[in-house]
Amino acid sequence: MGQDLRSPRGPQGNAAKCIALVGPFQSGKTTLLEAIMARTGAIPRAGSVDNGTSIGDANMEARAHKMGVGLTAATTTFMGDSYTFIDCPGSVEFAHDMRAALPAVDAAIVVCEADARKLPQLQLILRELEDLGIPRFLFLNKIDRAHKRVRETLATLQPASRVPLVLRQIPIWNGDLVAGFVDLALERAFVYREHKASEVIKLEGGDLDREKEARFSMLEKLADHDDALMEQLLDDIAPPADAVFDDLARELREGLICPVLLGSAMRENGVLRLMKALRHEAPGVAETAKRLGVPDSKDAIGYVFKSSHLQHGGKLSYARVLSGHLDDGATLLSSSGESGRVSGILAASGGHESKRASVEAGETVALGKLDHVRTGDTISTGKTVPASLVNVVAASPVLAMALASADRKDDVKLGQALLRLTEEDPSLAVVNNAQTHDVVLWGQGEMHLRVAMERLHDRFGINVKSHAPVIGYQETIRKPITQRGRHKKQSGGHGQFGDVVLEIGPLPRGEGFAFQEKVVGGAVPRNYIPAVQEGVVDGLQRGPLGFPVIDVQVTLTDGSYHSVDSSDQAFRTAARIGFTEALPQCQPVLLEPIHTVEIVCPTEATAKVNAILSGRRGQILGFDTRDNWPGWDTVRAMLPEAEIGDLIVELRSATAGAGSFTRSFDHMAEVSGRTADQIVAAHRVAA
Ligand SMILES: Nc1nc2c(ncn2[C@@H]2O[C@H](COP(=O)(O)OP(=O)(O)OP(=O)(O)O)[C@@H](O)[C@H]2O)c(=O)[nH]1
Repeated sequence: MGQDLRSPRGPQGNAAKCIALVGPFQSGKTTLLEAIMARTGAIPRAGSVDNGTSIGDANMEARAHKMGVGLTAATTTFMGDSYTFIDCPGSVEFAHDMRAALPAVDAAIVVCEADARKLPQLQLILRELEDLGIPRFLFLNKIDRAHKRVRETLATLQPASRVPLVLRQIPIWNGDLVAGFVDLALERAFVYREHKASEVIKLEGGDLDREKEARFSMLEKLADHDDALMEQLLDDIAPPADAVFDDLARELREGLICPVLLGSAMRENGVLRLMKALRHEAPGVAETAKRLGVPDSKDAIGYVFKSSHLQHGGKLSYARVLSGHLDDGATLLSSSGESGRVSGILAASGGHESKRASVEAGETVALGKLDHVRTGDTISTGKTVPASLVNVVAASPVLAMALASADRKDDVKLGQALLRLTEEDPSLAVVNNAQTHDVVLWGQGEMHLRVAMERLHDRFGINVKSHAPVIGYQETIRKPITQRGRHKKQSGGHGQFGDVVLEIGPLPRGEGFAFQEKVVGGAVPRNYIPAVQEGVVDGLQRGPLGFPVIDVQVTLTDGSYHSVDSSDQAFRTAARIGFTEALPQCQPVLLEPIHTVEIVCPTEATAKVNAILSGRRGQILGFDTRDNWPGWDTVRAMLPEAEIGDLIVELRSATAGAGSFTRSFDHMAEVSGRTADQIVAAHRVAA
């Protein structure tokens, strides 16, 4: 670990910027991070995600799965100024990490491809940025294999953005390959050179004609928010270059446009232009602090966007400093009400962190030993701390897995490790099922849960067994009956005697359990009646079908006792025997939990979603356009819990990964026929 005590301010004193790399799954974010680091000299040459040598995939899980499964922050210097890039995973299953990080950044680069199938995911990400008010560039990646005209691609991508996508560059074609680009703001042509800065070439011929046309179309879009420019265009006056750059920067910052740049992360093409756009157009920390409502203050104020428990103990809190100056050893107060001393400030540099003695507003760092600080907290060196600057709400979990440690001696360790994992990633949730004694881990999808299991093993050294969570089946009865229950035992000395007559009948659905007594003449002495109720409750635990019994009413009407041998225990046993013997004669019936499920999906997938629900014994309640989401629908249905288990897997495959759902328990419903027989048989085998 190196010691770097220099301030990262550039010669012009610009504060460090923080930029998110976001975008649909596998669009090339990690490769772009690598290319940026290589082109700006932070690393000697770019590694590759394909052979697991990239910075962004520094952690083992990312390498193993060849996909981003967590955030990576890496810092570089460009033209004397410092930039930290946060590479966010593209998979929707790991979107919480991205959501927690976005509020901290000055701008986002949305890395995307000319692939219409990824449109819904692109729309989800742009939505997130639009709602947070984060300025965003689109980086149209993989231009090395573009086969479509960029303008056509843009028309395909435009519905994903609420604001106009403004093409800043056009490609220069050499046959079917993109050989370079023309920057429409600079009016300059460049030819790409692999792993080197692009070379300026003369803009002429057909490229010049295309440039004129494309530039005019860019200016027209900018003029929608600039009356002077509109007049110049109408009067055929060429606007001054500075004014065009000013408009690009202002309209980006005000969220009025989303500029589009081209490139190939793999070949490091278009990277320096992108850096220049960030340098000139992306806002700095002062504007970000204003967006977040950070009060004017001399104190260091920061936002924690990631917490990481280290393998051999200790914790790192990744934070963006939004104002002031922070020294190692400073005492920090957090918005969750805790205070602690920073022990170690590390510059975030993709797994090769270097120590810093102090940091300034703008920098993104990892802070050591802030044990009580959580992701999402605001931290401050002041005597008071502003309330949380942002409230990042975790998406409801959609897939569950029951866990147990392979070795029972690890039970406590498992509990602690799960607590840490859910603290790091609140889109995981742990529910202890009191009925089955299972620990159920809820998450955002198969890979999310698999990575959590791997972390339990690799980081916390716990081997875990998993199985599908138990469904909350219950049973009830349809027919009333009167039943006697007797318990009599004469085994020398004191005997046991209890005798009860129970009227057992069904209750309306959802009423649970009711017990009353109508004993006359002291047939069962009053002091034994609570024990009778306990005996019935014992019998409720497992009915003839193998499940807990509900919606039953029991009335104790008669019985008898023995002055010496009767006891609470004897009456409890008698009641349990009577109740248990009665149930099979009461037409027992299986009940399954039914949930209301609300699915959101792109409209073109709605018919498929309806078919999925019908195939899962769902009852569709209706569908409607999704409020405020043009091109999306909401489908509501009642669905048995047993059918929700892997719903997300089928839903994502039908919606290019964009569909999701929420659910809430609604009622228990009777199941009969073959479905019920299969459930009961499977339960018997498992038991
Ligand atoms: N042809 C071409 N392939 C690229 C380019 N950039 C990335 N790739 C490939 O696209 C695949 C995904 O690249 P990554 O950089 O891992 O993508 P990512 O967006 O970080 O992936 P996730 O974080 O898992 O969503 C890899 O096989 C890369 O080699 C590019 O500019 N051109």
